[in-house]
Amino acid sequence: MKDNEVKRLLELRKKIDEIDKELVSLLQKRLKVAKEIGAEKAKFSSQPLDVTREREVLKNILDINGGVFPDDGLKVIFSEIISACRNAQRPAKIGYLGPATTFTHMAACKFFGHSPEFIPQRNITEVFEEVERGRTDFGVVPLENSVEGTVALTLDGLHDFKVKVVGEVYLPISHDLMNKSGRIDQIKRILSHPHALAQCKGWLQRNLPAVPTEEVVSTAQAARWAAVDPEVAAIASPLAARTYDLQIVAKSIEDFAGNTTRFLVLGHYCPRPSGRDKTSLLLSLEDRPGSLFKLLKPLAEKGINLTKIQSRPVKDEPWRYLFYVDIAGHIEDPVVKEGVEAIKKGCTFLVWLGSYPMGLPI
Ligand SMILES: O=C(O)C(=O)C[C@]1(C(=O)O)C=C[C@@H](O)C=C1
Repeated sequence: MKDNEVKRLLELRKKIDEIDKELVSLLQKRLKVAKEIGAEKAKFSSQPLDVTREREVLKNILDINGGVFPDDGLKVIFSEIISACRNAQRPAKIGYLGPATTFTHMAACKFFGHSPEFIPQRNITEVFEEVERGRTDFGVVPLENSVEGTVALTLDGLHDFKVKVVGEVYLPISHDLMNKSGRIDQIKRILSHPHALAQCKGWLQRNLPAVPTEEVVSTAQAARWAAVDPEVAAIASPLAARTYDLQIVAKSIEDFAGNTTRFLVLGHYCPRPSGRDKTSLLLSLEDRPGSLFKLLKPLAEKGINLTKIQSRPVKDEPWRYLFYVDIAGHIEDPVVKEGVEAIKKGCTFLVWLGSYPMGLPI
C-alpha cells in the first residue's frame, strides 16, 4: 500500500469511528426513553413486551431505510436493540425445552432477541410448571411440526397448567448430520430426537442404511453425545454444531422441504389486538350426535376462520376427547367474542387459552 492510500484508509476509518460514536450515543438516548416507557407501564402493571409495537417499529425502520442498508441485517440489528431496551425495562426469564441449542431455544431467541435470560428446562411439562409458578416470565414450547404433527405433551400442558398463550413463532426446521471428524465413514450410531429421526428417515435409508439410529430426549443431547464419542453422529441444528464444536457431515437432510415447527409462547397476560391475531381454545364436547357440527356452525356463520383443530383423549375418561382449537381474531373483537360464546353452549367445558398476534410468515 502506498503512503497516500494508507492516509485515505485512516481518514475513512476515522469517519467510521465518528459515526459509531454517534450511533452509540443515539442508542443510549433510545435506551433512556425506553426505560421511561417502562416506568410508565409499571405504573399500571403493564407487561413491557408489546409485540404489535415492536413490529410497527421494525416496519417503520425498513420503510425509512428503503433498502439502502441491507434489510435483513437491519432487522436483526433492530430486533436486538428492542430486545435490549425491553430487557432494560424489566429483565425477563424465558424457560424453553432444553438443553441449549434445541430448535425451541432458537425459536425463543427469534421471538425475544438475545437479551433476556434463557433457562433450559428438562421437558415440556417443566416449561409449563415454571411459568405457572412465576419462576420464569415466559415459556416456549413446540406445538406442531408440519411433517410430524402435534406435540401431545404441549396439549396436555395447556390443559393441566394455569398459563396463557401470549404469542407464537414459526421456525423452519433444517436438520444437519454432524460428528467430531466430519467424516461419514466414522459413523457407527446416529442419535437424535424421535421427531428429527423420523423427519430424516428417507435420507438415512438412502445414505446410511446399515447404521443403527437411537432416540434421545433432544437434538442437543444427541450433539452432546457426538461431542464425546467419535463413533456417534447427531442429527441436530447448525447452532448445536457450533456450540458443541462438531463438523457437518451433511446439511439439510430432512425429507421434506419447508419443514416448519410452530412454537407457543406461554405467559400470564393478554397482548392487545394487533389486527392480525389468533385465539386459542381448549374445549370438551357433549357426547351426542352433531356436537362437532354445533362447534363449527357458529364459526362458519360469523365468518370466523378455524385455523387448527386437534383432538386429544381425556386421560381419565376413556373415549372422551378434548379439542384444541385455533381461530383467527382476538377475543376483544366482538365477532370472535360472540363466536366463542356461541361455541360454549355446546361444550361441557371451554377454556380461553389466549389471544395473541399471529406469527410472522417465514
Ligand atoms: O413502545 C413501547 O411500548 C416500548 O416499551 C419500547 C419498545 C422499543 O424498544 O421500541 C420496547 C419494548 C416493547 O415490546 C415495545 C417497544
